[in-house]
Amino acid sequence: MDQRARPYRSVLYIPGSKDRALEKARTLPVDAIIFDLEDAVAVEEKENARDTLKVALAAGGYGDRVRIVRINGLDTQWGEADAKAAAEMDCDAVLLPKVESAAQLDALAALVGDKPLWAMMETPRGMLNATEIAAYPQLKGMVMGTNDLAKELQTRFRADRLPMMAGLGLCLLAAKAEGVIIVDGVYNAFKDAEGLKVECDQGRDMGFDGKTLIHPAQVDVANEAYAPSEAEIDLAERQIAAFEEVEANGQGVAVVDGKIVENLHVVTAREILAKASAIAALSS
Ligand SMILES: CC(C)(COP(=O)(O)OP(=O)(O)OC[C@H]1O[C@@H](n2cnc3c(N)ncnc32)[C@H](O)[C@@H]1OP(=O)(O)O)[C@@H](O)C(=O)NCCC(=O)NCCSC(=O)C[C@H](O)C(=O)O
Ligand SMILES: [Mg+2]
Repeated sequence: MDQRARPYRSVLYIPGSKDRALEKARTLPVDAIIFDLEDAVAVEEKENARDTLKVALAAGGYGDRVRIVRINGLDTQWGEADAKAAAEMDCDAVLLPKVESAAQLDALAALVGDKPLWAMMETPRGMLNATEIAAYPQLKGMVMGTNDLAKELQTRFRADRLPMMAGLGLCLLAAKAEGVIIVDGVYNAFKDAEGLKVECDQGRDMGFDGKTLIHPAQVDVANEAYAPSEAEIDLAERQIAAFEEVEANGQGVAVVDGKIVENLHVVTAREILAKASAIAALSS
């Protein structure tokens, strides 16, 4: 499947140390899983988590879900061993935390070979260097780390995420310029479905491909917010039909619901339909 069309609506973190969660994820309707060896795993469990995760991935059962392993930073005592272990795991990508430069991705690539790389974007320097990080040839995806970013920026929590906007925007621009996937940060209050929905809608409006999640209760909200709605699908179909009709008559502009439709709108309309088909293919 084309990387841009593949759904990343819901990307669930699972602590690599928790057998029950590793098992449960095989049944959850998520588009991707981040198997975490970093912040979700206590220091005393770091070594065991590596082995637990290796066994779980080898056992399989994760179906179409994209399997991403988040290792500890290469400047920590676990990072290098994590990277070497991840290189041998049955996973689709390796995710490096707190990426601030292409040189850090070089160091990771030297340990994991040609496995696709993903980058956590979660420090001010990372935001400022988002362009070179997104352009790294082996990089396939970026994940916003909004908890670490809030810590580094010393911001206060706001429902509108105003203090985050500069960083989110820089990473979005870089990801879109290079055609890599970019998913939004987590919503910590995992029992607050309404707040999650507001943040998912905001992220979707901004252009994120999906939302990282920390609990199964968040999955349905993200899947719905990041899927094309019935209204969007209907409009896309009508835009394509109207444009094809005027084009056949040698014209370049159609009007649908009182708004112009040009070639560029048709490109977006086709992307919406492709995303809807890709989601339908996953669920069938
Ligand atoms: C937040 C939690 C600690 C809550 O756990 P728990 O109290 O066990 O929740 P529940 O009892 O409600 O769980 C119900 C069932 O769901 C399973 N479960 C829970 N969480 C997950 C999960 N993430 N994936 C799969 N399955 C999960 C439980 O096992 C229960 O199953 P069952 O026995 O069948 O009923 C916990 O949810 C948790 O640890 N979440 C992950 C936290 C995490 O990953 N944190 C790190 C990522 S966030 C981050 O670091 C982002 C970034 O770096 C940044 O800076 O922002
Ligand atoms: Mg983080």
